[in-house]
Amino acid sequence: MSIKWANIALIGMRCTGKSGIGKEVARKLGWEFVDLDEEIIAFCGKTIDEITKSGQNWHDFREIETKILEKLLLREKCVISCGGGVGVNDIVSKNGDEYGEIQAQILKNADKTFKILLHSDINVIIKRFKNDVKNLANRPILSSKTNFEEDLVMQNFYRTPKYKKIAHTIVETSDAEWNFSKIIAEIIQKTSIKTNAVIGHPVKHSMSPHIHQACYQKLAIKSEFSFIHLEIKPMEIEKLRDYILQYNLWGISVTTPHKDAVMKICDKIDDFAKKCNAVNTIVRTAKNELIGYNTDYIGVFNSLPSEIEGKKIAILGAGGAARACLVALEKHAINTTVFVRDARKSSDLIDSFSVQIANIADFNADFFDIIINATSCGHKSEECPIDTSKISDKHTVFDLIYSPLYTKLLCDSQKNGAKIILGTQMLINQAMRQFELYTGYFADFKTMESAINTEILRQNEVSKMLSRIFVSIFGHGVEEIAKKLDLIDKNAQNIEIRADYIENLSLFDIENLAQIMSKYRTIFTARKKEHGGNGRFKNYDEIMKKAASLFDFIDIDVSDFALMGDLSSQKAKIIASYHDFNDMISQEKLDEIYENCKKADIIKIAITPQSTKDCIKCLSLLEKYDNLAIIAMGENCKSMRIDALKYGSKLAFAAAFESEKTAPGQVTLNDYVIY
Ligand SMILES: Nc1ncnc2c1ncn2[C@@H]1O[C@H](COP(=O)(O)OP(=O)(O)O)[C@@H](O)[C@H]1O
Ligand SMILES: O=C(O)C1=C[C@@H](OP(=O)(O)O)[C@@H](O)[C@H](O)C1
Ligand SMILES: [Mg+2]
Repeated sequence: MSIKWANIALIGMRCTGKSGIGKEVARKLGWEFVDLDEEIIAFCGKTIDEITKSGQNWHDFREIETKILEKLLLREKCVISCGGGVGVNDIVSKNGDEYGEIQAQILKNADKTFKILLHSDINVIIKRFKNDVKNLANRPILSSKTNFEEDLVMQNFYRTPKYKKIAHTIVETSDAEWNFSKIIAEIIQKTSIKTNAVIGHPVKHSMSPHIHQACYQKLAIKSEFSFIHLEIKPMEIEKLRDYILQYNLWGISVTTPHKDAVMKICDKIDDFAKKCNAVNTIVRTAKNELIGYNTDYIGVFNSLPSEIEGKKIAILGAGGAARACLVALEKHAINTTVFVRDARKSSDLIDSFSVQIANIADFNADFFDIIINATSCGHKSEECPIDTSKISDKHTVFDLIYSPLYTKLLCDSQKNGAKIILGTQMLINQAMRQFELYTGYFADFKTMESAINTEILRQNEVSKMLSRIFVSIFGHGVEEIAKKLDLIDKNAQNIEIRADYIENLSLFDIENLAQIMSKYRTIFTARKKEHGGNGRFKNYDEIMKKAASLFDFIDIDVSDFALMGDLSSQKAKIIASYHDFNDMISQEKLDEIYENCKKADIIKIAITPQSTKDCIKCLSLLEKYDNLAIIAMGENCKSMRIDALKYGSKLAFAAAFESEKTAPGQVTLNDYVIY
């Protein structure tokens, strides 16, 4: 464990556990513990009640408190429990300033002190207060209010925002009820590790955590730093400071759509970020200030070829990314042209950068040496922002898009002999500067590059896996199913609809189901009771025929297979499914199924392996048959379910929600992805 702070100060409302928890944290760290109130009591030789004349005169108390606080903050390896009024009280000093503010400033200046806000629900505070018999001498009433309850509610209201301004992090202590161990572990973890995050919406796709973590590993500083994805919706960005407290964030990488909004939240903004009109990097100082930087322009600058003097440069696009390019190329403005959809609309760019603006429809590669794509064209589609026929070996083409790695623009340009620069270059170069700002260490390009390649491979594997996983949904009616569809994992691409749970399933229901499922690939399953499902159907044949005309797959039990008429002309592919909820399948049985269900597109075997040997047998079956899906049921077989998918099972199933499983041992989509 490495703690770089000299000491820790605990602040927060009365009865949040500052004294009790502080003592335990100190013991765990092998540090000294001091309670500010106890120091005051010892110094005065009186109780707090006596010093404040039963809460009537707080002036002397606050004055002594301020002096002792200042002294205690100079100590090292010490956990300091402050009184609840520290940094937030409204007692006015002789020279007219509130002691609360004077103390807040003292705490702010103590930049080697890690300040933790302990927070409890106000009702919990009141309950604890009432239960503590020692309170009268130690915690006199604070205001002109006559009862403690009202006093505490009022203090909580006014003080909480002030605590939040002082603290580096917040730790919730409402439900501790004497079980401090979790809280202590959280405090020690937050004290030892600096957490960095990338914020955005969406944010899961971001490579930042992977590339930073790879460098922590390489430099052996993994115990000092962590890096997380943090999804923040545009509506919530105003609460950034609360997130910072909650997660104990120190470095924040900002991605779309927040690069603009965070500028209002930062305390200071670096000149280049101002020029870029965007902040993509926030560093929190020990004094709790948020400083906004832009490293995107550095990313562009460091990715450009070294000889660009006198070269003609075309920038495609006029959004935030293009602006970062303009800042990077400021010295070459005279040779730069920005291409936009409508040249009349981007005149502010000419004003601030004195570049030329033209319509992208008029782009002609002959007039340029370096072409930079700063539009999003090519990210989600196989499109290209310009005509590439005139691009040749005299050109350098740089695409800021890094997913896909090779955009259509880059592929076509490379074919024509141009030198190309991948978007990942820029991504790495901007991240390297962030890494220095967050850690004080230099990052290594090669380490970051290989982390990206590994992550791209992993994401490809995951998307290949996702394309074969069907999230299983049931409901008593179509409406209930529609509601559940709104709530399922956003990564779900395929759905199995368990129609056997719909009461009195009608042909009309099936049409409605097909409609609400239209954006997914869907398996229609109406499993009969005798096959382990929930359905009793009078018109099974009719139901299946209808479903076969509307869905991508239908599931038919192997024992019904021969009874089904010819469905080969229908839209749906056919899954012949076999279930054994108690045992493994024998080779004879499997041979029989293959013999009887020749017309099936997929043979699905859902069985219950009894041993490791059974599991291995299942996996080796996947090598033998190329249209086989193996589903291992049973609580012990969760990882086997996932393995089967990895080893080539044509299908796998996932529970829509942790609480709603349609087969024994089913796992969720996320379980597959994490594994
Ligand atoms: N996690 C907890 N569970 C139950 N009671 C608690 C807890 N934390 C504090 N208390 C009670 O609340 C009162 C205040 O605790 P203390 O550590 O002195 O808090 P503070 O210094 O923040 O005022 C004490 O009576 C203590 O017994
Ligand atoms: O909230 C306050 O202003 C006070 C809280 C008390 O400490 P605890 O927070 O440990 O109760 C103590 O310093 C004094 O009674 C004033
Ligand atoms: Mg205390």
